[in-house]
Amino acid sequence: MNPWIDISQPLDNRIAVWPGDTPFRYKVSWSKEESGSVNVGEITMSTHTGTHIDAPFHFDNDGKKVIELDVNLYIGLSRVVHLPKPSSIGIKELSGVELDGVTRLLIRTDAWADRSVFPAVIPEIEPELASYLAKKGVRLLGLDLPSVDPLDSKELTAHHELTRHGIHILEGLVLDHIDSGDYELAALPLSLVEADGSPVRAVVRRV
Ligand SMILES: N[C@@H](CC(=O)c1ccccc1NC=O)C(=O)O
Ligand SMILES: [Zn+2]
Ligand SMILES: [Zn+2]
Repeated sequence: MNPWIDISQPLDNRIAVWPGDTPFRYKVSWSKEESGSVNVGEITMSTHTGTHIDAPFHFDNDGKKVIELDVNLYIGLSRVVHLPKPSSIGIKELSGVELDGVTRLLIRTDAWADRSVFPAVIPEIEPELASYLAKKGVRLLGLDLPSVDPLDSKELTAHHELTRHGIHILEGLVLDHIDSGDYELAALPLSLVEADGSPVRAVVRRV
């Protein structure tokens, strides 16, 4: 049996966050010395830090929250496609890629090279890709990028189009060492009742 490979960003106090967003912090708020028995930690973070999923509520006040998302989307067969440093990702870029029967598509771009700093520009997902992928049966799109829209976008067109076509979003993957091919994926969100997004521990294993 092939081993599981971690494709998540490690969460520590140095992780790059969206400009102006809450810094990640972990601290022991009640130490073993203080409590007499245990270390108890406390985490402060944005729901969009590191490897995470977006719930539609992130960009739509009437959209689903994390707890309402179907867990089956985030576990199962996936296809990794390596498109090195594209300027954008559209139907043309994926035209040579077999996608029939692919439910979960992970795109490796290598475009966020230094993950210790937030990128200045990223390849964008062309909104037309949403209907193309939906017709192929894709329900989850994952990327090694912090967003599926340009970083300065206020409209978040790709987020909206993907959601309108039933495609869920997984961002901030680490795919540097993952070759194109088929994998089993697990990237479950936490059962956050009110949330617009959730960190995930994402892992793949070759099938
Ligand atoms: N859409 C991005 C996040 C995002 O837009 C964002 C995250 C944190 C703080 C501000 C953000 N956007 C707009 O200013 C994402 O899905 O992760
Ligand atoms: Zn996000
Ligand atoms: Zn997003």
